[in-house]
Amino acid sequence: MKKVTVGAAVVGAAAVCAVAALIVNHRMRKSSKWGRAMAILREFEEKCKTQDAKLKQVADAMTVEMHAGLASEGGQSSRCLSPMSIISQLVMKLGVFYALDLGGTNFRVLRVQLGGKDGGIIHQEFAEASIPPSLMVGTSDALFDYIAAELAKFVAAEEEKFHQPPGKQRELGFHLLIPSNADFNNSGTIMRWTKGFSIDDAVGQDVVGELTKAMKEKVLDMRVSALVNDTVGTLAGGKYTQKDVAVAVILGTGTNAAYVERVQAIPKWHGPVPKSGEMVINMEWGNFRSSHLPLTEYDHALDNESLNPAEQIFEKMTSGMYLGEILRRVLTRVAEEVLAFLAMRSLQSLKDSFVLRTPDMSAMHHDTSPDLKVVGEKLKDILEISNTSLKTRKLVLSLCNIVATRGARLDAAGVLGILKKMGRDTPKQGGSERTVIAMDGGLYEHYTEYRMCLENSLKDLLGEELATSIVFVHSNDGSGIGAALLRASHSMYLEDQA
Ligand SMILES: Nc1ncnc2c1ncn2[C@@H]1O[C@H](COP(=O)(O)OP(=O)(O)O)[C@@H](O)[C@H]1O
Repeated sequence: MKKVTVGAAVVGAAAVCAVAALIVNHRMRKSSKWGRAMAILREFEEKCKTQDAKLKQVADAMTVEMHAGLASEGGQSSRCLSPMSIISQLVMKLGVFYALDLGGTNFRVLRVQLGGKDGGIIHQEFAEASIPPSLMVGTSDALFDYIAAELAKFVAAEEEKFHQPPGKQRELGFHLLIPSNADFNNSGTIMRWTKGFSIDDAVGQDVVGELTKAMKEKVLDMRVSALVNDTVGTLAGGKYTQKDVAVAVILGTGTNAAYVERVQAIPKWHGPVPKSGEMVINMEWGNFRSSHLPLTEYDHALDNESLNPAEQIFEKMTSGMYLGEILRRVLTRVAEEVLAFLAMRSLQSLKDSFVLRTPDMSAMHHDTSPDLKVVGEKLKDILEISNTSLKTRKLVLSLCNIVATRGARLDAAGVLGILKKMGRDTPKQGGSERTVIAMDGGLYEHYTEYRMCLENSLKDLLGEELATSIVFVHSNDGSGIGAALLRASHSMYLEDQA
């Protein structure tokens, strides 16, 4: 009996020890998995570092590219800076103008009524439709046929007061949100598709001709002549209300910038010199790249698997289409290393590209609840990662912060590059000129952390004295209105001028 009791006691003690060892082992494994997760985070953070010195190198590289782009015709696609006449007489126009935005998440049509000198914009309305995914990768005919049909619906709903007098065609500004060599000569070709579009037979085609053909088929009596780039549109729209607007930046699904340049500084411009002596330069900065950009293995993988590898590198680090996707890729890496740590049975839910969208990342990043409730919900609803610990949620929040901070600070470096090119990056004796930067796009508008980081970083880079002369304005829907305005400024109905 005694022996048995002793034996039982021994067995009991051994079992306790084994369980204790298992727990310790489990804890060690857990803590070493946690350690690996943290190591991935730290390594990513290190590679994404954008210290001021690096940003200045990026800004310098941007300025060098700008000089090269203004000097050379064609060449590297990132150097295709297109000059356009600045539109000083915008304010004088009168009448109803249409604009059409193509190349963003949604395709948009606008109707704008201008009141002539001092009248401003009397009325504006728009309709939006999403482009069916099949048309984004289909044929040029199918895409333009769809656009013309939607445009015809919008025009058909026009109130009587907007009807054109007999014999006068409606006028349309075509506003492209994808890289093109848009000009005012009633033509322009798409240079390359971005942001999920890929329609091979449209590259190099005259898009105005394509749209005009599709409109004729729909018996839509409308004349397209101004083909306007989105950022140039934002600059024009911004300038309509504030004379000091010198730079425009779009941060939406994609990204681009435009600025005002002196004609003498554009060696490749051989056309007529506008009275103002200035032109708008469309930078297509989404295609900027430099060895100074802090690229990681996640960026390289994203790029390799994209529809446009090796193109739009700056855009792939800084725009709404890609930020959430970068985050998903880092999270997948964490999960691959430490599946159990994320309490996941499979990685399947993380495997779909673009499943984690930037608005979701932004919602997580802005989560201020003590238990990071929003982060927990997003992880569960989108990635099927349930019951996450607070530690895990904090890790995800840190990753959001790293991805957004890098993007926003690189944008700030890009703007610094533009200001350098304009000679506005150093304080002037007797006070610096006021520089208004017109900003537009869903990322800028809704991702507050991103916006604040961009604005503060630029001001830090410029220094206190100069920072006060820099003003950011949100040019809401400025680009579409700008397209209509540009259309107006190139109206063939000159008698409409007030
Ligand atoms: N709440 C948000 N937080 C962060 N980014 C957002 C948010 N809402 C929209 N965005 C980003 O803005 C993009 C839309 O930008 P927008 O300027 O409206 O249109 P587009 O650039 O597609 O023409 C979306 O693709 C998304 O990436």
